[in-house]
Amino acid sequence: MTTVQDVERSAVTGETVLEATGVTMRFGGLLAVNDVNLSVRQGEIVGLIGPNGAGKTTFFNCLTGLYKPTSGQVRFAPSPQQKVRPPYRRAWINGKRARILIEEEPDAAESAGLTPPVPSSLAPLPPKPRAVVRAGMARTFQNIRLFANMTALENVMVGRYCRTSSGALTSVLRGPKFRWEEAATRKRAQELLDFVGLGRSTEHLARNMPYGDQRRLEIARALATDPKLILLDEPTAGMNPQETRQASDLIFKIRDSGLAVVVIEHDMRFIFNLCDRVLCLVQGEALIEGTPDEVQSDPRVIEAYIGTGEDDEDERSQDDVPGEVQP
Ligand SMILES: Nc1ncnc2c1ncn2[C@@H]1O[C@H](COP(=O)(O)OP(=O)(O)OP(=O)(O)O)[C@@H](O)[C@H]1O
Repeated sequence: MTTVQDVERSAVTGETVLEATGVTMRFGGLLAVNDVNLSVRQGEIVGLIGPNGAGKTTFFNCLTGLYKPTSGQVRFAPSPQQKVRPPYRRAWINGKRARILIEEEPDAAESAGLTPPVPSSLAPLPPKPRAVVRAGMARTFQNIRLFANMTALENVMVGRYCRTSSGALTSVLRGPKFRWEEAATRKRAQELLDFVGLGRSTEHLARNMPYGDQRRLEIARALATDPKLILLDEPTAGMNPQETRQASDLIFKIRDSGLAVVVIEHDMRFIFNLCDRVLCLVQGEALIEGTPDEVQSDPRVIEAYIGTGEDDEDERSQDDVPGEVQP
């Protein structure tokens, strides 16, 4: 039988940290994501590409618990900090309310139409986005969502608060525990600003920072939650080539620190130079998943991009279309 401790111990280097199986998301009559699978291992960078409207962000939202998929499962290896519930479900069996430990009685669980057993290292995604963050998954969004009138340091400190434990009363009274946690939060936030290359911008207001710095600040704030997996939605959108190179270096650095990274991007040169594996979605379905070489040489991928409409072909930059990528 799998114990809570087993689940907590499972997160070791190279193990699967996220597994999405048969994820499907419908918006009324629109099938935005259809039966997509993805698994991500610790220490790897996985790219998610596809033409506009392919379902990338919707799939991201399912992975991070913002959307509950219409069907399919997302499972995650929780951080030790997360309290993991034993994998049981309540169900009616032979007219009686029963509590079934799924790992122990897979047949009974299956006959009651319940979730099949989960691998010992993974647990179902917690139901609320906040709990998903506490479990060890962080993300950034397509559009910058900083607190514009707060300093860089304060923005990162906000991200840290999901790991602090001072209650409302302690915070109001500013007791010793609160002051100790505040100092530790400040110290960690400064370390993260140094890590992303913003160590000298600590006191700058977010709204006054250059665009590329704001993007890095968002990543620092996401890292402040102590994730084991970070998901970045178009981290280089609107960046100039120098900022894009710096973003790429930062993502390598994050990966080298032991995290798993999933990135959505339209910039093909960036994605093929960065990722260990790439999943291409087209019209909500997985077209191909493979190494950057396999994906960029697949004629279906090129067709999916070129074939999205001749009218807007002129508007697309060369980087938006897959092809041979030079390192
Ligand atoms: N909340 C929603 N309600 C209804 N339809 C939605 C919703 N979110 C997304 N869609 C639709 O689902 C499809 C996939 O959208 P999604 O934003 O996931 O694509 P994407 O690949 O991220 O696109 P882009 O690269 O342009 O950001 C689109 O047809 C979109 O209009």
